[in-house]
Amino acid sequence: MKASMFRSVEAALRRAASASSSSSKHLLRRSYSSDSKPERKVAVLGAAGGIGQPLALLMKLNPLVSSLSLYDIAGTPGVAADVSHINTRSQVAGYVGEEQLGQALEGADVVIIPAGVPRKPGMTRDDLFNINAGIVKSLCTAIAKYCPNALVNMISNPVNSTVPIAAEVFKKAGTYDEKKLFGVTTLDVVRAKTFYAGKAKVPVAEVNVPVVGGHAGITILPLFSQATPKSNLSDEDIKALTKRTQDGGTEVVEAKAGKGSATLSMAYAGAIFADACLKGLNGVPDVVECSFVQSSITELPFFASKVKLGKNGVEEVLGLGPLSDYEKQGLASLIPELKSSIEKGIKFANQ
Ligand SMILES: NC(=O)c1ccc[n+]([C@@H]2O[C@H](COP(=O)([O-])OP(=O)(O)OC[C@H]3O[C@@H](n4cnc5c(N)ncnc54)[C@H](O)[C@@H]3O)[C@@H](O)[C@H]2O)c1
Ligand SMILES: O=C(O)C[C@H](O)C(=O)O
Repeated sequence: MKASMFRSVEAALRRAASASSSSSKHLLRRSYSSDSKPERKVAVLGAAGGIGQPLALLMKLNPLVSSLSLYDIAGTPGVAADVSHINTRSQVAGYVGEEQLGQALEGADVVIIPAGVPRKPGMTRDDLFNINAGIVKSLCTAIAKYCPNALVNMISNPVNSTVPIAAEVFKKAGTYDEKKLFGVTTLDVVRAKTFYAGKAKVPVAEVNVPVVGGHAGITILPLFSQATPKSNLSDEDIKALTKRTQDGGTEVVEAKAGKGSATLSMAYAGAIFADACLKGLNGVPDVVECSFVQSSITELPFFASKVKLGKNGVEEVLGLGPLSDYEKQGLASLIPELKSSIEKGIKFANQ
């Protein structure tokens, strides 16, 4: 999955590089060949932010995108003008302010939402609820109106509550389709892969680790017992890797010392997940990523696990697979916290 994303980006970079050194005839031929892929509009809400800007760049490099719509409450004209000069397939448009939100969303196949405030040191993701819940609610109300069939990739924190908020907003609007709403937990997978590769001394590009549960503290449950390539890490090593994955966001928040949370690694993770959604929409078989979705694999109504993506979004929510005793304990411990975050979101949306 990561490797194929790289291939897409690499191919776009190669096309761009060779197009700029070719005649205009060649350039035209190249753009026709990429146009043979289906037209796909991707909208980024919060596109002028710390995540939004690099995510806009990465989506501009994705040859599956034909139209890139960048929306924020401020600053998008500059970001859009900048990104639009990159000689790749998509047409870029910037939209600013609520009166342009409808236009930004109309016809979108995938909407990515990194709008909202990030953490500062000492805060939990739940401390962002009071501001971000309202932002997500109003953006999802507009999605229900202008692009009710889009796949929604929710990045704004606390994901454990913002996804249930979005579901409730869509239910009220009569547009809810559980196959089309995703909490983006890809960064947890990206971190688990990196940390595992470092500790197990295996090539990072070959590593796969499912991460299940939710996206905050102990609700993030990496399943290192299922990690491949296999290794002989000790129980202590697995505990340390689990803790580091769960605290990965906090590690970045503290290192940034008040200047926000993960933006570059998040943009990378968000671009991988959006690429997987686009591939699924385009009918590419066997596209699987972890995501926080409506689920019946545990007692909770939403849960992150491996999800197969298809032409309508979620094709199948895959089960947890065999867990080690340590992971079983982790699963039991995370349920109460995740349950209360989900309920908090549902309650807020119905106030
Ligand atoms: N899911 C994850 O793994 C993950 C990872 C990192 C960050 N995040 C979350 O992503 C969010 C954004 O982080 P960031 O670092 O980009 O923050 P940021 O402050 O740099 O950017 C947020 C952007 O959202 C915009 N915004 C605010 N209200 C808006 C609205 N109503 N409509 C559209 N745009 C609006 C702001 O103008 C700003 O440009 C935070 O909530 C953060 O916690 C999630
Ligand atoms: O930690 C944060 O607040 C941002 C994000 O959820 C992350 O995991 O990096």
